[in-house]
Amino acid sequence: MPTDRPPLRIGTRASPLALAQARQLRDLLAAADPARPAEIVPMTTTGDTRKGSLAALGGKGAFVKELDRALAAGDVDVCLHCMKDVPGDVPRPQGFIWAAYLRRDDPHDCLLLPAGAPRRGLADLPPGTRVGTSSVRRRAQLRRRHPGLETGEFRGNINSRIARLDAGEYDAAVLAHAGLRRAGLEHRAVEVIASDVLCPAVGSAVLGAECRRDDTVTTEALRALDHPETRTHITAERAMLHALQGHCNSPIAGHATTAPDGRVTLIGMVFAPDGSSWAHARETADRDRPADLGASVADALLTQGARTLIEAVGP
Ligand SMILES: NCc1[nH]cc(CCC(=O)O)c1CC(=O)O
Repeated sequence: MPTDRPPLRIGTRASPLALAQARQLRDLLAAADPARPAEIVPMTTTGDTRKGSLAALGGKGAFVKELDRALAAGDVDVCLHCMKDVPGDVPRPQGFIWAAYLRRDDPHDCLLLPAGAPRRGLADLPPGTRVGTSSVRRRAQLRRRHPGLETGEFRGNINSRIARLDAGEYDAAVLAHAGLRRAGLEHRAVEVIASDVLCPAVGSAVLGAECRRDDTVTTEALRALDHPETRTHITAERAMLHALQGHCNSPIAGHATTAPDGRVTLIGMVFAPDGSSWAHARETADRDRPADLGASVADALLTQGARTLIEAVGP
């Protein structure tokens, strides 16, 4: 093993999902440059070890802060983040750069039922069905489309959530399709929920690899993995989120897509927590100014009263 090419150290949360994602990055790096190995450095964050409300976990971005410290200190060379969990209202550390956004997986949410339950879709769930999901974005949209459903707190890693579903704590659950797939549990999805019923979260199904800006070796290794269309979409969605000053538990949805003609459409929505009212904006623009598109959609939402809706939910 040549000593002048030390392995790239990938910092990650230690949850099964985060580890699966880190292995994906490690394998992509190995395929792009077989002469430079990469290794995974799992870190246990406060967010993984405690249950309860996000505020009790140390507030915004609790999942991200400890990985940031390790990257800044040089204990690791790369941190891989679910872009959905990176807050839009707190700037990233100045010395970091998003050197690669991996190609987006399916950004939709999906419905799960307890093992052995009769298979049916979201529209066929009877009134009073208890649906586990802690995200205000999902709760608001479920209530908007299906006011008879009840929703309840549902935290913890993907495997423990599914175990609790199967144990009868809830009659149904809504989780990210991409997360299920990465955890090898895609067979548990009974319905992938269309985005006009449940508009995805900003950044959903996108993994971002961050490194120190002055670390040219790692930056170059990651650049080779960047997916330009995903970068365009993330830039538009996160510009919107930033202008709305939204955090990861805000009642905000945002979804960018590219049409066959190459133009980019961004849909943004902001909800009252009970789904009784919402703001909605949809704009299309050339793909070369995605940040302007995001800012413009945010402006339209703010004009419709988005700020009041966002502030109705605490951090
Ligand atoms: N908030 C938790 C989270 N953050 C990222 C994913 C996995 C999929 C993704 O990247 O969107 C999940 C699980 C879920 O929401 O069900």
